[in-house]
Amino acid sequence: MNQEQLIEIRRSLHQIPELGFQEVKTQAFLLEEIEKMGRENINITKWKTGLFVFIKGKNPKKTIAYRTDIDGLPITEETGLAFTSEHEGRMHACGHDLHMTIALGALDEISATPIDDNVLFIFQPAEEGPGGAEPMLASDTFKQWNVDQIFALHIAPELPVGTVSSRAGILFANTSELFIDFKGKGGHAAYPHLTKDMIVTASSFVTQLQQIISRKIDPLDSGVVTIGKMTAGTVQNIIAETARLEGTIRTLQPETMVIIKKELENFIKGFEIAYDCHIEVDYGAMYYQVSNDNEYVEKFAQVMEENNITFVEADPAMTGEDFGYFLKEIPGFMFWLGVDSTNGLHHSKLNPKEDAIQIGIHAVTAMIRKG
Ligand SMILES: CC(=O)N[C@@H](CCC[C@H](N)C(=O)O)C(=O)O
Repeated sequence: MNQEQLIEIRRSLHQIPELGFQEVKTQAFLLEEIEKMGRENINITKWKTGLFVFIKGKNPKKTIAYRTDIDGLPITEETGLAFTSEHEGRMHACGHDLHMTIALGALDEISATPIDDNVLFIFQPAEEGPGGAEPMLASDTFKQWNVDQIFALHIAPELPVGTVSSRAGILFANTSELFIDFKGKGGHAAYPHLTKDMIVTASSFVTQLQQIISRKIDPLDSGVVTIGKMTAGTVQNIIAETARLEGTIRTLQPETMVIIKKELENFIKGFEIAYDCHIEVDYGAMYYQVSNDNEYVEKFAQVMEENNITFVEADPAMTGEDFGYFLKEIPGFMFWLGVDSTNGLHHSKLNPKEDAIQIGIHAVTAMIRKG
C-alpha cells in the first residue's frame, strides 16, 4: 500500500467511529480492505465486531500476534477537518483509526512476503470500554493459535513523528471505571430544609474524593481518581432528588486499587449518614496494567535502531489499556508511536500527523520480521 492509499484508509476510518461492540461499519470496512489485498494466505475469522486474521508461516516454529484496537469515543469532533467524523457525537479521539491503518498496512506487507513463523493480526473491539481484550483472549477462537508472543502500539501526541517509546515493566496503569448513584429527596427550591439535595451531596463528594489520593495513598505510590461526568436535576427551581457521577480510578499497583476502593466505600458510608441519602457504587470495566516483558523491549529498541527509528525510554503512564490482559498471559510489549498533535488523547481536536502511519508500519513489520 502506498502513502496515498494508507491516508485514504485512515480518513475513511476516521469518518465512521463506533463505540465498543458496535463497530459494525468498521468491521465491514476492514473486511473489504483485507479482501482487496487478494491474498490466498490470509485467513479471516470474525469475532463479535472484531477480527482475527491469520497468516500461515513458511516454516512455522511459533505464532507472533499483533493487536490493534478498533473502537471510537463518545466525543463530538471539533477538528474542522475535511474528513471529520460522520457519526454525530462519536470520534476517533484516541487514534484507533491510525492504529487500524497501521495494522492493515503491516498485514498487507507480511501477507505479500510471509515470514517463517505464523502471524496473527488481532482487530480488537471495545478498548475504550467495556473491554474486548479479556473476552477475546478467553475465546476458543483465539486459543486455537497458541500465540507465543504479542505486541501492540498506541499513538503518542506529545512525541514527534519518527520517534517510538517504551519501557520494561509497567507502561500503563490498572484502571477501574466508577459509577456512583445518589438518591435523596427532591422538592421545592425554596424549601431546602424539607429535602435531601443530591446536587449538594454529589458536589461535596467530588471535592472530598480527592482526599483519598492525597491522604490515604503512600505519596511514593501513584493513584488517580477522576470524575469525568456529573448528572443531576431537572430544572432550576427544583432540588435534585438524584445525582450520578461517572469516572475512573487509576493505579500503578493492583494493591493500591484495592485500597482506593475500600476507602471510597468508607466515604460512601459516611456520606450516607451525613447527607441522609442512599448511595450505590458500580465499578464497571476494570483493566489490568500493561506490563512489558524486559527482553522484548530490549529487542524492540535494538530493531528500531537498526531501522533508523528513534527509540526513547518511556515513563509509566496513568492511561489504561485492556491490552494488559493479553500481556498477563503472553510475553510481549506495547509501545508509543509519536504522532505530534498539539491536542492530546481524548481531546475533540486531536489531530495526529499522518506521516506517522508509515513509521508505525515500518516499526511493526520490522519487529515481526525479527521474530
Ligand atoms: C489509552 C487510553 O486512553 N485508554 C483508555 C482506557 C479506558 C478504560 C476505562 N474505560 C476507564 O475509563 O477506566 C483510558 O482512558 O486510559
